[in-house]
Amino acid sequence: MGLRPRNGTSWLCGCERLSLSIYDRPRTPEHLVPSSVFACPLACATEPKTKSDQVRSAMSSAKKVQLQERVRLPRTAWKLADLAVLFLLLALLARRAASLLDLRVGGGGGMPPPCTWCWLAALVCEAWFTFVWLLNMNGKWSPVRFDTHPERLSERGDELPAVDMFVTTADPKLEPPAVTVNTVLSLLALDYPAGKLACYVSDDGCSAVTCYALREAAGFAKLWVPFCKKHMVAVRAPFVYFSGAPVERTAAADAEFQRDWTFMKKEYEKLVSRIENADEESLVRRGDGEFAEFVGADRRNHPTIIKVLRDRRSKSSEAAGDDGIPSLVYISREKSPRHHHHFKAGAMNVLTRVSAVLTNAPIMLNVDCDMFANNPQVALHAMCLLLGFDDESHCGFAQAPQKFYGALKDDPFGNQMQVVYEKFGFGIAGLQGMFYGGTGCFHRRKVIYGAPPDSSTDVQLRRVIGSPSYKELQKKFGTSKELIESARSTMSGDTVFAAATLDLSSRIEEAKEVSACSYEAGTCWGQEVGWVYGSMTEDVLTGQRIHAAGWRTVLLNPDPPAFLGGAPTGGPASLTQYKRWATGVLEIIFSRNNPVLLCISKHLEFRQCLAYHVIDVWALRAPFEMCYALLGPYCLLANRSFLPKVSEPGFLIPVALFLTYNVYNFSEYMDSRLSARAWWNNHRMQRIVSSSAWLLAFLTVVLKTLGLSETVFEVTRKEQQSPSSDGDAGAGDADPGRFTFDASPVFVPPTALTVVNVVAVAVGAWRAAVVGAVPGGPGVGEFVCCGWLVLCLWPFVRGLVGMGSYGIPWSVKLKAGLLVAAFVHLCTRT
Ligand SMILES: O=c1ccn([C@@H]2O[C@H](COP(=O)(O)OP(=O)(O)O[C@H]3O[C@H](CO)[C@@H](O)[C@H](O)[C@H]3O)[C@@H](O)[C@H]2O)c(=O)[nH]1
Ligand SMILES: [Mn+2]
Repeated sequence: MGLRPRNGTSWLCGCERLSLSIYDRPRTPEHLVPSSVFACPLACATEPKTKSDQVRSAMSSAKKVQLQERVRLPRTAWKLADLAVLFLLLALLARRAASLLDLRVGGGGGMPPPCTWCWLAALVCEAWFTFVWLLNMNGKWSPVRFDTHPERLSERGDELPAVDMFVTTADPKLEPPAVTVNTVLSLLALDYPAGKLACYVSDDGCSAVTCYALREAAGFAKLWVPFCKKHMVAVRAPFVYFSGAPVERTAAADAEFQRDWTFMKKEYEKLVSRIENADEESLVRRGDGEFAEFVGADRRNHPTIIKVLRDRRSKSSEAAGDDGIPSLVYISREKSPRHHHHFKAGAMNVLTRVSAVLTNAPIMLNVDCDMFANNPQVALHAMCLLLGFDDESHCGFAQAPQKFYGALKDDPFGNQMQVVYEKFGFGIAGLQGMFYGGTGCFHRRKVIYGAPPDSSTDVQLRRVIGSPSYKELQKKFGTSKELIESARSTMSGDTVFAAATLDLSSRIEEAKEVSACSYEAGTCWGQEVGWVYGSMTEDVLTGQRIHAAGWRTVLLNPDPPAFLGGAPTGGPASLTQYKRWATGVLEIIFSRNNPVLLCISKHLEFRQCLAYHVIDVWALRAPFEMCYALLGPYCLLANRSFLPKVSEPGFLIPVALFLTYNVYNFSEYMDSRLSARAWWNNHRMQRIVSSSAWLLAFLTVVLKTLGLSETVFEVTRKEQQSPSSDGDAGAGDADPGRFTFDASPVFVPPTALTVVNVVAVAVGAWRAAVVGAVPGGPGVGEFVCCGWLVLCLWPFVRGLVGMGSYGIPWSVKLKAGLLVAAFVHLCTRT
């Protein structure tokens, strides 16, 4: 693929309006001065250079201004606390092991032996908890932050690389097209030279409505993008922007701005109503045949549909002058029941190939359909990281943390993950680097193609052998000539300023060829090339492969946050998502891409490998945590004990551990400026998720490994939440933070666990009152365990008596009841 002759001006459109600190300023009319007075970070002033000059200047980075800084974050006090908890865990283990040995030799000083197998089970579980604690400690031990300085990009005089932006959507019902449209608009309006951006939307739902919505959005973008750039709009997803009043956004009434604002708001409302009123049937039957390809298309069985909704390269758009709006392409890849489509990973691979034959940008950004760009300068911040290291191997990709808009107050479903990112995210950023999170990530195309970093020995070896032959490339990338050519230039780093010579529409046939569902057969796609198949969490797996190739990666954390997405609310949606994640990561553990193997045989660093285990073992934690959670009720029902008595000196160890651990966790929430309520919600959700989603994920993967079932990607429902964070998202819901239920099997184990604990506390209390304490019987420890668990499972206690979606369905109660009966029978049999 050749390079387009540069015409200099077309890549600079709109960027003269960029200014970095503008969002912090009060929006008074004097701040709406012609923006050219602000320094442009995009090197607009530099004269166009020859191609080789540009390549050289982008590649050589010696003695250049620093675009990024890696800042170590001190955490001495936390490290001491880490060690304190570890010490207590080890003391608990030692004490337990000692008393078990004691029991064996002589019955522990005349006392009747407590339940030996309970103590043994407890020992195994506690050993596991210690292991998990060590994994976490490793992950959080040495955090770093990356500061980015996009205002310095202009000083460097480098050309910015082109970026292909990918959006995936899979179901117009669960993911309303208006949501996708907002995401796309926020991307089209990024502060970046429009000629270097192209947006590709993959629609696994094969929906004419989605296609229509995007076509309408492309039209709307012609108004929206200039408006955003003219008035330096801070958040460029229209639904967020128009949720506030214009007066709040300008300190003084600026007549022109007011006029523009009102006009744009009207236009946006019209757009939304067109999208919401569009229906599949009438669209496909339209006389002009624009959506004829969707006639009779079954989402599981249809040929590829590609529509170029906006083409910057077409003759007509060139003639019309540069309007600063990037290209937009709609793709619904071919599906057939005979070929596995590999869910999101499959969609990402098709996007990668289609964009390779169309625009072949060296950088690729991918976001989920509900994740809009919240910071219009995000691409510039990302470039600080991608171009800012002397050795590019330090930044294989730049991942922004998943943050949420319209998030419910105090995180009732424990899925906003703020503390996880602040503690663990920054922590792994200090190891080999941030995990790939599936959305909000800037990738290098060549890294996705499986290229190792330049410094690694593989490359030196390749240099000796010479560049790969056409045959080798064909084996890797498939038979498309265009794709092989573009991949060759990508791998050799030649496409810093990639641009196709022809307009996009003239390459549709090539694009269709590479999106066929049989294209990948016999190639490396889904293995060594592209997004990796074989796990529901294709993101973790793909990121792991990149780390295993020897790349380091960075955390992209600008202020304001780079992207915002939606977090599921309600019991069923949250637990389904947790179950999918836990299933996916366990699939990785059981596969040949297991991090331990990659650590031994490839370049995955040891501590990074341990860090991957923090999430990879989610589902494996379930059986241990369930066992431990059942020990308390077992002892109360069977009149046994698994913890030391108050009178014994060993009693202080679990007490100190319980207190220290909870104070530690609580302080983490305080440190992240969250509420006590948020801490409690997350604490209890941890118990709920572990006994429901993780446990079912564990069983699912066991069944899959035995060949008895398949794992399926269940798409999360997205609602257009109100962007205010006052906790009343999901209007219409009486109490959106309250736990809801459905008949799904995930609710059976926690329901049973709740009932078992309530019954155990009742039986234990009754026995203590009537019979009094018996030696070897339960003590304070067992009661506290059960009581605490009942508090954690309180949403289920309420669910037992709740009505409608707030109540646990009878089918679930019945199944849980059978489990409880079996357990009680087991406990009281002896
Ligand atoms: O067959 C499919 C299934 C899903 N998707 C898309 O994948 C994205 C993520 O799906 P979602 O239901 O929103 O899942 P989440 O759990 O919210 O996603 C998180 O977890 C996933 C891995 O489980 C990652 O892929 C995502 O990037 C990450 O945001 C969405 O854009 C979907 O449209 C497809 O394109 N095709
Ligand atoms: Mn999502």
